[in-house]
Amino acid sequence: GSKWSYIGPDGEKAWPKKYPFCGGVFQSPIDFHKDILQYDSNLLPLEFIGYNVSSTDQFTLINNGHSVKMYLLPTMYIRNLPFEYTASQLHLHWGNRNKSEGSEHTVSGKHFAAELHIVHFNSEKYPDVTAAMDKADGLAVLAILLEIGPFNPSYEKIFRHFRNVKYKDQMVRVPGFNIRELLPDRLDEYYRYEGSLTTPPCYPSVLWTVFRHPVKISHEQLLALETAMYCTESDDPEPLEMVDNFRKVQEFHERLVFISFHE
Ligand SMILES: NS(=O)(=O)c1c(F)c(F)c(S(=O)(=O)CCO)c(N[C@H]2CCCc3ccccc32)c1F
Ligand SMILES: [Zn+2]
Repeated sequence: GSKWSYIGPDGEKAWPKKYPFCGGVFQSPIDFHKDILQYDSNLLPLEFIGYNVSSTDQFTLINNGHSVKMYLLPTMYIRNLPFEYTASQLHLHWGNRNKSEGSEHTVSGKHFAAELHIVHFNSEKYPDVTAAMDKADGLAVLAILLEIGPFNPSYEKIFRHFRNVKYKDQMVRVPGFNIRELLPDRLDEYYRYEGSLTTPPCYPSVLWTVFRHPVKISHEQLLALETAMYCTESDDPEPLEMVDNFRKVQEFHERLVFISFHE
């Protein structure tokens, strides 16, 4: 078992003891601020193939004790990256009911309420995510910043299942839907940099694409995310709420973040 957490003696300051890459280079998340941003006209809008999954197919939603993650289908992949990347899973990071500032990436020092990550692996070079995840060109993660606004029926297709994955290792089937609905409208505007997994083992293996425009979910939906899940198993005498499951921003010196848009 992966014995790490976001709080207490196994919290992020202790990660490098068991997971040396967490104390290494190219760590994520980072803060996007103007003196490290550089416009790059070669950054094309991403193309999503097979993201419109039929409702007769099913995803699997699992509480893994660190986040709530949904396994995607191997028929889903992205083009217009250096390689073709096949979807593996999506998961979220969030804060708590008193402080809805749980995004991992920040913009000019500002946290967003939460953040959705869609993890893909380089299927041109590697057979699966396990083979890819410790390779420099192994993974591509899409990040969507979430903020409070109107009720979001697309996110509700996942959120309405939270009551069935309250505890660690619980899982539920989610009817297929168009995962493209979870992304912002403007796929052509994003931040791009080479970074790492934001959880142990923190491999520096991720090509990050963080969309510029946040997606809105309602206050009630955010509260459900912040209060539904536990890191512990259903029979644990000391239940631990799954909150604040975001890593602090990492030092980012002598590096640039490329942007596909003009400020
Ligand atoms: N923020 S992040 O860096 O995108 C990120 C997470 F934050 C996160 F919690 C997870 S996890 O839910 O798997 C729990 C921690 O392993 C992952 N998993 C990745 C990396 C680890 C192994 C693995 C195997 C198959 C598919 C995905 C992954 C993760 F990539
Ligand atoms: Zn993540």
